[in-house]
Amino acid sequence: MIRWSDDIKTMDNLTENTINEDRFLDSPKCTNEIELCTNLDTQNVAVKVRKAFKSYGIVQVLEDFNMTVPKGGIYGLLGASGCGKTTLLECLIGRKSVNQGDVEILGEKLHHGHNECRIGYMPQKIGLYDDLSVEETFLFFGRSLDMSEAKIKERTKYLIDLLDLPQDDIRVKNMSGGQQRRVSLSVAFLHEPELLILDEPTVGVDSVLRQLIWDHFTTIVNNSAVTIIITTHYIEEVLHANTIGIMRHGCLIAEQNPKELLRKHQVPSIEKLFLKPKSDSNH
Ligand SMILES: Nc1ncnc2c1ncn2[C@@H]1O[C@H](COP(=O)(O)OP(=O)(O)OP(=O)(O)O)[C@@H](O)[C@H]1O
Repeated sequence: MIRWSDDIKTMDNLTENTINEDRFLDSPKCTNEIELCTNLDTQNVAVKVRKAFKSYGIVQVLEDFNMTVPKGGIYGLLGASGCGKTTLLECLIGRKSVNQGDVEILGEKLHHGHNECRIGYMPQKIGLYDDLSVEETFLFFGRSLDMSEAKIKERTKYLIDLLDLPQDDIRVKNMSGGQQRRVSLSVAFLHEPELLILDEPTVGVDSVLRQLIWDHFTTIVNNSAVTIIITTHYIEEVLHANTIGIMRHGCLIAEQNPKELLRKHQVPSIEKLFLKPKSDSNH
């Protein structure tokens, strides 16, 4: 399996004959059509971003960014390291604000501290308290989200089983990197939010558990109206998504169903598609 940032270094090191995002520019939904997705009824939209700009000082990260994610299903966000994925997710949860443009989440304009109970977020950098055990971590976050003690207990048991979390009194600081990531992922799920925003949730997780986690995502979206937006550097993982969005230099350049992409380009895997020479892309 290829990771954009590790196994093939960064996309900056690659030429247009290795990874080639341009092939996506002729996908059914490139920039202009993404704009047109506004026709969806507000009640069917999980996330809507319009003409968003975000910079850090002189570094322009999001540039005229537009995106509409319908409710329900998994939306996988792909793009080279540094193209602005984390910045976008942080703007969606209200941790950062855009300099210009509109962000609407679950039908409401985003403002600070808003919608917290309806959104679950797993940051790329683990944000847990070192001295807490798994159960104490769930208690802490559950109470801060106004969950009842009984519900916290029920969800704790469920998530420990589901994600094979350490059950004894082991503290976060003594857990392995993979265990910490799984606890962090569980915190995002704890209160059964309507919208889950997950920034590289499967980094450092072994392949068996990664498959289980994706199976769980699929089960959730098949059995409820939950929407999951997920970034990953494991290209093949996005095959589980209903839609993938490709980001480049702070813009969404294309969106498509990953299986349709494979069919269209006649390649057996997403990995092959990204690594296919540009001259082969006009199928
Ligand atoms: N707080 C910040 N201050 C200044 N620059 C920042 C800050 N956060 C991010 N950046 C810059 O913004 C750009 C986009 O970063 P971001 O983390 O959003 O990219 P990314 O696509 O998530 O990358 P990766 O896949 O490596 O996580 C990068 O050039 C980064 O250096």
